[in-house]
Amino acid sequence: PVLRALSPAQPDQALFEERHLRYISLLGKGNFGSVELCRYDPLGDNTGELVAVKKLQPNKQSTLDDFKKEVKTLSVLHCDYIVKYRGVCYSMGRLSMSLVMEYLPHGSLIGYLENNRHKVNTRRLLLFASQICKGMEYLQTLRYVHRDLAARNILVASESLVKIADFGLTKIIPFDKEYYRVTQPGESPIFWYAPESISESRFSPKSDVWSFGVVLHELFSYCNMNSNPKRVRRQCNTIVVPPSPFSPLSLIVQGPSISMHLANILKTNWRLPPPPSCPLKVYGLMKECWAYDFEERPCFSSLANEIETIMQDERE
Ligand SMILES: C[C@@H]1CCN(C(=O)N2CC[C@@H](S(=O)(=O)c3ccccc3)C2)C[C@@H]1N(C)c1ncnc2[nH]ccc12
Repeated sequence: PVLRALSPAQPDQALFEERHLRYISLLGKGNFGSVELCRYDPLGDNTGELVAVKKLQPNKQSTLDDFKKEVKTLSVLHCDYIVKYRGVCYSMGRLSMSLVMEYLPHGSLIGYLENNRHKVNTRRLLLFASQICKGMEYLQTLRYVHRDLAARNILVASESLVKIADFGLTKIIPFDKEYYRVTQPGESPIFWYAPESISESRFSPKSDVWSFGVVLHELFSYCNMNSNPKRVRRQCNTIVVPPSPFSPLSLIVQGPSISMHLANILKTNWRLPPPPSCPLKVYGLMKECWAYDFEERPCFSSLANEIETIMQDERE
């Protein structure tokens, strides 16, 4: 405590020394890097705190600049429904850096729902949904578009609190426009993408609302993988789409056309069917989020209100 009192509390840029950051286990892996569980133990007696450290894959220089933007993004966010930023850790003489965040032992929504299905009833799912809405509402006040809202990026803080946990694809909408256009789309989670994001790489608060609709579907399917869209892997330009509600696509189609194929069936008003035993009103919300015309989609504040209303009606 004395040491802590002496070192000035750095308001937003705590510096973690790499030599005191002890690797414990891997929390998750993705295209550009991974998130690891570490103990920050400067006293070397295992009394240090556990933290989640997001690392870039080495020699991904191009993404280092994006990563610096992500650190800047997360360091200004202060919201109960957004994972807490703790600081940064430089390595290789500032050539590389890691993002240090609070560690939440329950992990991501995907694993939690699959393992705790019995403990999570409709009211609890609706509570989680309304918390994600509030986190997104807060993000939008700062003109951020998340672009990767999915159950895999939602953290469970406790049995009654979830937090939005990854801002790797988050962008700021320019002050003079209503949307953000991506130039070099990398591997994209197309099954969470709004039609305009698929066909025009156009992202806005309303495309985040579309993705929220898919997160609602994941919530009410308890992230059950076979009733859920999965990320597709591009293997030498051929896509193998695992069986899922996107079954009309479960053909082996040639690379780029899968996006256009998905955009086309969305245009014909095909949508994901309701998850088993999903309340009709909740499915109605998903359909509102999946309006083809983004102007017709609700905003997060009205979604939060509609969810609260359903929660009141929802008898146990
Ligand atoms: C659900 C969380 C976010 C998603 N994730 C993950 O592994 N990734 C998010 C980005 C991708 S990445 O590796 O592709 C990536 C790497 C670098 C730049 C950009 C992207 C990995 C797992 C996390 N997880 C289990 C956690 N569990 C407990 N406490 C936590 N605190 C903070 C995260 C966290």
